[in-house]
Amino acid sequence: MMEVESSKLSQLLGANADVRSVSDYLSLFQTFFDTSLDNIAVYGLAGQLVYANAALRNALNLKKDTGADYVDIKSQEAFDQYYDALNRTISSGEPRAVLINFEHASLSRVIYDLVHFSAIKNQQNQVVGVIAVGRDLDFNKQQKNQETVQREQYLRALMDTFPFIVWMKDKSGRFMATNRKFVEVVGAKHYEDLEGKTDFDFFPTEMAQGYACDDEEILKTGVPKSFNEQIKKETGEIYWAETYKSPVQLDGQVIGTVGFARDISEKQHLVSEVTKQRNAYQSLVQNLPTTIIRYDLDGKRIFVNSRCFETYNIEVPYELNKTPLEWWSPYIVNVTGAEFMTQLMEVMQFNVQKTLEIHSMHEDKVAVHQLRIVPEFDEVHQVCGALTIATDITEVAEYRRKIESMAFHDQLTGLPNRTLFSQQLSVAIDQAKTNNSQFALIILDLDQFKSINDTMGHAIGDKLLIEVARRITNSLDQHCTCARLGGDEFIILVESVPSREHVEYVSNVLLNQIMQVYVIDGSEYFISASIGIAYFPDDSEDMDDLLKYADSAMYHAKKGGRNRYHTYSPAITESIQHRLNVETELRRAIENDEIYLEYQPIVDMTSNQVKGLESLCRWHSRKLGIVSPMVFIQIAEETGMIVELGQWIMREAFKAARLLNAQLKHPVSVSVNLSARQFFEVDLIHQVRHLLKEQQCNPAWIKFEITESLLLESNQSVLNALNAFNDLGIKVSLDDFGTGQSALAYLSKFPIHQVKIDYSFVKEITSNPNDALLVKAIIALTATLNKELIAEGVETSAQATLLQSYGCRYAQGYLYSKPISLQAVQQYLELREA
Ligand SMILES: Nc1nc2c(ncn2[C@@H]2O[C@H](COP(=O)(O)OP(=O)(O)OP(=O)(O)O)[C@@H](O)[C@H]2O)c(=O)[nH]1
Repeated sequence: MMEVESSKLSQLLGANADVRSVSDYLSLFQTFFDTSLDNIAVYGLAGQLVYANAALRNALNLKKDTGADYVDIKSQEAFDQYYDALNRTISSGEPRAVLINFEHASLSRVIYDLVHFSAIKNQQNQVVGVIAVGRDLDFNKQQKNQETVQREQYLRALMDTFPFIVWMKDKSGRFMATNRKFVEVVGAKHYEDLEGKTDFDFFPTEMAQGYACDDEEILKTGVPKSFNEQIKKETGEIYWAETYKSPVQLDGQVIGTVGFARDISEKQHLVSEVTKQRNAYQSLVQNLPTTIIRYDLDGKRIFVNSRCFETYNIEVPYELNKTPLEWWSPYIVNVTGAEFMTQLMEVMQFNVQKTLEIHSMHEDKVAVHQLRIVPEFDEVHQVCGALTIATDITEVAEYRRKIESMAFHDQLTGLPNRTLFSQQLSVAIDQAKTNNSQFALIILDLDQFKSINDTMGHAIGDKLLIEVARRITNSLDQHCTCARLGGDEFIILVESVPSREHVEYVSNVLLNQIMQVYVIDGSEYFISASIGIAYFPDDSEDMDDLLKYADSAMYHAKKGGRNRYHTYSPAITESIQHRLNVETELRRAIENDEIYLEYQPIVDMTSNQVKGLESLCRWHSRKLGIVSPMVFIQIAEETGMIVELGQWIMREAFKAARLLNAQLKHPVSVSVNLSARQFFEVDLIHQVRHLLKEQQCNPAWIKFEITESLLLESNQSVLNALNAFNDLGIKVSLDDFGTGQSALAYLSKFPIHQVKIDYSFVKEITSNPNDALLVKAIIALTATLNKELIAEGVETSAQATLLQSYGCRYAQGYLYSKPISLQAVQQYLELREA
């Protein structure tokens, strides 16, 4: 066929062509034509197909021997188009290009060819044929399609491996494209299932509505948007997604929206966990009853919990990013910002912890906080700041203050107590030494306060003490400090003493104030005080000595009659020293056999007969000589030695009573003085019984003398003892009658047989009509009560006569006999008996 066609072609190319060169050309053209991808056909002037290249033959499936002379065009329209163009080129010689839609019967596809018809002209420029070059556009497209498909596949692979869900929607919200993840999320099978559908087809209405709103907004604004939102999976699972949505443009036109969403549930979970933890931590930190402030390395506050504002009653907010130097709470009164800054920096510099006490004052209220400053560390354990944690210890501090106050103050009067006063006194001594000044120490002790307590009760006593404290404090100026030493004893430090007269003036003011009437619970009371004064440095520079000296002076004031002041002098120390010596010697007096008894006869004035004897204790000290009973009995009373002494006296007196009465026809009684202490400090009844037995003494020979003060106690044990004596047959005599309250009620209430009129009344009986009247009245009264009466201290016969005339039968005194020894008594009685 090649030869046939090439001969036809050579015919077309001209008869006079050089054969050799023509054949060369033909070979060249044939090679070119047959390797061309374009379909090439050559037509003669009659429109007959002269030549078809390999591509065309292949396209039209032309067999070599079919002899087809036209292009097999199925569609009439295309056929007409083709041949019209061919014929026009033949007739005009003008080239022409036509796009023709071939639908070849043997091919399953439609072929679009762009066919170029060009005239073949000879040397004379005459058209001899037409060459038609058709380019299979469909082939090109196919090739292009292949590339596009591949590119699409790449894109899809890219989209599907993207860890996001991806979608593209048109302006009305219809899905145009999605990735596999999106398909999965909505539970579809294929991409195609989503085409033309909207969010409303896959998501709950509310959610879809939200998505639509977002899309609308993006389309409207043209601005991309990214946010976190919730997406519901087809499985019902709702998860958090981080979404990015943007408008999509094509050829400068917004055609819809595109979106990417990433599942951030895990991240969100983590974030919400962290948030939860942070909230919990914050709630803890904010609600802790402690104030927390965090500082950076420069000392700037970087965190302050809300407690800081409540505490310290602070309205001014703590200023963040400022150091304590730059801002410091105006309410903190005990630490300055600079001081605190120093502490803070030390904590961070030396990696130590510190504890401070912060006092803040607001509206007269002081809040106390215990503040700990601790360093804070970073991940590599370097100090990166500091934390202060303050706990409110106001209540604790208040308790501490109260405890301290209790330790240093008297609870009843609120005055400083001995401990605090000692400190104040010590300071005063130091200052006075430095300033070369003097001060006075005043000790004030209430007189007979015990009797107030005893008669009016402790509660009244307390109220009185409170009032006394108030009066003392009010009487003093700012240079004086007052304290209660205990009991009814107060002490006053008078500093800046211009003169002793000033101190004496102060003492008189105090005595005067204390003497004023006290109205307590509607009743009136009177009391006085005794004051002792000692001076620094004149009397001593030593605190203990000063206290001792003021006390000694006060004791002297008491001894001097009370309700007065006494200034210390060395003579007082001497007398005290003497008393101390007496006391020391007295302790050994019994065992040293220095104590003995004397007996003073009690006489029946009518017959001059000795009716009884009063035993009187005497002491002849080897060291001190004769010591007056007035002195040593009082010391024995004060020191409690009277109990031992009293027992010794009883034993001696009982022995004497036995000895005397053993030989007498008319028995005499021996009186023994009993001290109140014996009633209270020993089992007196038992002791008496024991001694009576021991000394084989008849109780009828014994009389006990007691004083009114014992009866004042109104004590049941006293009554029991007196009743017991009565039961034993021991008579009781009331001594010193007239000197105390002389309440006749005692005489009927207690088993008392005898009353002794005190010698002080008897002494003046002949010269003082009042005393005479008094004695007369007492005698009459005791007679009425059927009590025996003895007049003490009868020294003259005039007194004796008068007493007798009043009806007094018994007397005791120098008129009859001084106290004498047992031996002398024995002789005296023997004489009488004889
Ligand atoms: N009501 C009351 N009495 C107290 C208190 N403390 C001590 N007393 C009593 O105060 C009295 C002190 O008595 P003293 O100072 O020893 O003796 P006084 O009766 O005052 O006699 P003189 O001091 O010698 O004048 C005692 O009876 C104590 O029991 C107290 O707090 N309240």
